[in-house]
Amino acid sequence: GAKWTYDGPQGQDHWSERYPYCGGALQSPIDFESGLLRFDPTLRPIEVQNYNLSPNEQLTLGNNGHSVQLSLSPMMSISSLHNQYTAAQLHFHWGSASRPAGSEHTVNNKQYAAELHVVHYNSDKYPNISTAVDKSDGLAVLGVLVEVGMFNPAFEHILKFINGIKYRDQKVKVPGFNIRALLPTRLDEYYRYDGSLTTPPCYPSVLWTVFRNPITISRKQFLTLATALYSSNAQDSAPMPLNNNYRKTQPVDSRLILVSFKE
Ligand SMILES: NS(=O)(=O)c1c(F)c(F)c(S(=O)(=O)CCO)c(N[C@H]2CCCc3ccccc32)c1F
Ligand SMILES: [Zn+2]
Repeated sequence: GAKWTYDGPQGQDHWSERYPYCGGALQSPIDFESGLLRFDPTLRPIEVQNYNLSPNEQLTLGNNGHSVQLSLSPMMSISSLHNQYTAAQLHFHWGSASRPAGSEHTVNNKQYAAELHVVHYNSDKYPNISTAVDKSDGLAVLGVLVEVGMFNPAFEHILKFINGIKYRDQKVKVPGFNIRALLPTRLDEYYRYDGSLTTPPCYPSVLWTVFRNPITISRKQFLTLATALYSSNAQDSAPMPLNNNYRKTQPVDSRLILVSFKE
C-alpha cells in the first residue's frame, strides 16, 4: 500500500492532506452511543453463503504493512442485503501488548481489544472490488468486535501461520477453514450505518454491519497477534512493530445509526 501510517508525520491526523475523502463526510469508524441508536424492525438477520471453506481451498495470508489480511473465496457472499455482496478479504485491527484496546468501532466509548472486518463488494453491480471500492453502493463490511477471554480455535487457522508473514509484503498460502466460525453466534443483532473505508483513501462506500456480540480470543492469542508483526520490510534496519492499527472514531454528524435489536 501507499505511504500512510496510523501515527507520526504520515499518521491519521494527516491522511486528509493526501486523501481528501479522509477529511470528508460519512467517515468510519464511529462510536455506537446508546442515545443515537434507532431500532429498525426491517433489519433482517445477516445470511452468509459458502463461508465454510474446504481445507483443499488455498487462501493467501499476507502482511500488507497495515494489517494481516486473508484473501477469501469468491464463492463466499452475503445474501440477505438488497444486492449480493461477494467476499474479497478479511483483516484485523488491534491494540498492543501493553494496551489491549484496538477496535475501531466503540460502544458507548468502550474500545474492545481488536476488530475483525470481512470486506465484500456489490457483485450485482460491479465486476470486482477495484471498480466497487469508490462507489456509494460498492462495499459491505461485516465487523466483529473481539475481546480477550476464552481461547478461539477458529482464530488458530490464521495465528498458526503468522510467523511466516512477520514483515511487510510477506505472504503465505494457508488452507481454507470455516470463516463462519470467526463470526459471533447471533447474526441477527447488529449495528448498521453508512460509512467509509477506515484507511486511506477513506472512500464513503461502505455499508457497515457491526455485530452486537463480540467474539473472544485468549490473552495468549491476542499477544501473538499484537507482537508478531512488523509494518517494515524484512531488510529494514529499524523494524517497526505493527500494532495500534486502528483509526480513531469519526463524527457521526446527522447520520442515523440503526440497530436490529431492542435493548
Ligand atoms: N477497515 S476497512 O475499511 O475495511 C479496510 C482496511 F482497514 C484495510 F486495511 C484494507 S487493506 O488491507 O486493503 C489496506 C489498505 O486498503 C481494506 N482494503 C479494501 C479496501 C481498499 C481496496 C481493497 C481491495 C481488495 C481487498 C480489500 C480492499 C479495507 F477495506
Ligand atoms: Zn478494517
